[in-house]
Amino acid sequence: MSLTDRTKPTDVCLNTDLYELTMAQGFWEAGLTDAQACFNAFFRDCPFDGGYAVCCGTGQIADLVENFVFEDDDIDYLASIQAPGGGPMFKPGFLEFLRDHHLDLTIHAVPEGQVVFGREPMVRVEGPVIDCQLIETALLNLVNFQTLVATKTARVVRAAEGHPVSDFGLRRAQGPDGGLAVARASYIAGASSTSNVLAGKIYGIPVFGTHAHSWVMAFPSELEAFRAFAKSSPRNCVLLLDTYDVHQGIRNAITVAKEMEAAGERLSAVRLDSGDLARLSKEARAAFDEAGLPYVKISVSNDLDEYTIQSLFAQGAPIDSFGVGTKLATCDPQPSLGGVYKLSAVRRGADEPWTPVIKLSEQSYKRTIPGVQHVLRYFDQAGRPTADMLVVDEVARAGEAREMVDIVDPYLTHRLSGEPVELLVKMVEHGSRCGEPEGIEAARERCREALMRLDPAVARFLNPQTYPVGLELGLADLRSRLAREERAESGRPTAE
Ligand SMILES: Nc1ncnc2c1ncn2[C@@H]1O[C@H](COP(=O)(O)OP(=O)(O)OP(=O)(O)O)[C@@H](O)[C@H]1O
Ligand SMILES: O=P(O)(O)OC[C@H]1O[C@H](OP(=O)(O)OP(=O)(O)O)[C@H](O)[C@@H]1O
Ligand SMILES: O=C(O)c1cccnc1
Repeated sequence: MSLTDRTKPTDVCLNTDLYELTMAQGFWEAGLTDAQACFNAFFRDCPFDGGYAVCCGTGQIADLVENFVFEDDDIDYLASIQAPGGGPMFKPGFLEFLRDHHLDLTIHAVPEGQVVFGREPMVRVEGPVIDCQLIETALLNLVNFQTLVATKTARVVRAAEGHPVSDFGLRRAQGPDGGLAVARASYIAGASSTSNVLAGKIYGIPVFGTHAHSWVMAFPSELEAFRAFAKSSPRNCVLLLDTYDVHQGIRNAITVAKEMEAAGERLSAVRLDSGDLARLSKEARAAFDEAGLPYVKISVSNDLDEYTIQSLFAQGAPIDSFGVGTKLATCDPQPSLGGVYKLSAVRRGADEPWTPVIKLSEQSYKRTIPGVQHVLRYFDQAGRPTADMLVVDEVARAGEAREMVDIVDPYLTHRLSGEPVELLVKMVEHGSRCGEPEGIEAARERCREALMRLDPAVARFLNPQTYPVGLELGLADLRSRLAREERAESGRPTAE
C-alpha cells in the first residue's frame, strides 16, 4: 500500500469499512474500552493453486498504526453521516473519544518476503478490542493484495529462470494506488524493475522502459522512428520490432545498431510484443548474431504469465528478459487472496489472562484456531523449511515437540525435528514501531533466500506438494475441547 507513504494521516483512519466504526462505537457505549482482543490475519488456501505464498505488506503496518489519527475534518465528516433510519450515525461522546484516540496495539507479523502457508497467522494483533476493529480493514487491505501480487510475481520470476522480469502493469492495475502496490510487492518478490515512475520515486525501485508502437507509427517509416529513438535515447535503446512486420523490424534494427556502433553507441535490446514469441525470438537471435551483434538482447511482452514464460523456454526461445503487465498486476487468474482477520482470544483488561475463543461454522473448513498463537518454523540440516507449527502457550517448551496435528485434517500427524524459529516478529508495541523501518532491498533479499530454500516440490506449479502446517498437540486438544463446548451450548452435534 502506498496510502501511508504519500497521503495525510487523515486518509488512513477513514480507510475502513463503516462497520468497524459502528462496532467501535458499540464497544465504547457498552463501557468496553478496556476490553482486550487478539486477532490473527491469515488466508486459508495458497493462491493460484500453488503450494506457498510470499508475505508482503507487513512492512507497512507500523506506518499505518502510527499515522492512525482522527483529525478535526475526519470527526466533522463522521458527525455529518446520517443513519438510514434518521439522525446522526455517531454520538458526540464517541466522536470526542476518537478525536484523541491513538491505537494501543501490539502487533507481530511475518516479515516481508518470507514464504507463508495456508491458515497460519501472517499478522497477530493484540490490544483494546476497539483498536483491533479500527485497524482491521486497512490492515487486510495492505497485506492481502500485496501478498497476492508478491506470490504471482514469485511464480513469474521462477518461470523466468534468472532472466529479468519488469513490471509493466500500471495501465491495467486497480487504480493508481493499486499500481504502486503492484510495483512495490513485485519488486520485493523478485521483479527487477518497474515501468511505474512514481513507484521508482517513492520506493527507489529501478525503473525501466522501451517505446510503444505509437512511436513507430508517428514517423513516416519504421527506420526513421528507430533512428530517432536511438538518437534520443542512445544509452537506453530498446527497439520494438512488431509494429508492421517483425522481419522488416529486425532488418531496420540491425541497420540502426550498425549506425549506433559507428557512433560509439550500442543498441541495448529489441522487444517482441506479438506473434509466436518462440519462433520470432529465435529468428531475431539468429539475425543479430549473423550481423555480428550478439550483444543485442531480446526482450518479450504480450499477455505473459508464468505458464507462457515456462512454455517459451521449453520451446528453446533465446529470450533475455520479460515485460509482464496485465496478468501480474491483476493477479490473473485469481483477483483476491481471501485473507481474513479472526478473533482468537479475549481478556477483560491488559493485566488479565487471555481466554481463547473459537468460531464454529456450518463449514468445518471455516472453524478458527483459538488462543494467542505463535508460529514455529522447523528446518532440515540444509536450512530448508520442513514444517510450521502453531502453538499458544509454553512456546519455549513447544520447541521440544516432536509431533504435531495437521491443521486441516485432525487425524493426520506430522513428525518434527530440529530447532524451530519463531516466524512472527514484533513490529509494533503499544502503538509504536519497534526498531528502524526495514528497507525494500532487505525484504527482497529475504524473499530471494526464502524462495531459494523452498522445497521445489512445494514450489512447482502443477499439483504442488502440501507443506506441513500443524497444531501443537496441546493446541489441537484445546481446539477440539472448545469446539465440543460450543457445540454442546448450541445444542448441535460435534462434527469431530
Ligand atoms: N510460442 C509461444 N508459445 C506459447 N505462447 C505464446 C507463444 N507466442 C506467443 N504466446 C502467447 O500467446 C498469446 C497470444 O499471442 P498472439 O500471437 O495471439 O498475440 P497477437 O494476437 O499476435 O498479439 P496482440 O493481439 O497482442 O497484438 C499471448 O499471451 C502470448 O504471450
Ligand atoms: O501484455 P501485458 O503483459 O499487459 O504487458 C504490457 C503491454 O502493454 C503494452 O501494450 P498494450 O497492451 O497497451 O497494447 P497492445 O496490446 O496493442 O500491445 C505493451 O506493448 C505490452 O504488450
Ligand atoms: O516500456 C515498455 O515497453 C512498456 C511499459 C508499459 C507497458 N508496456 C510496455
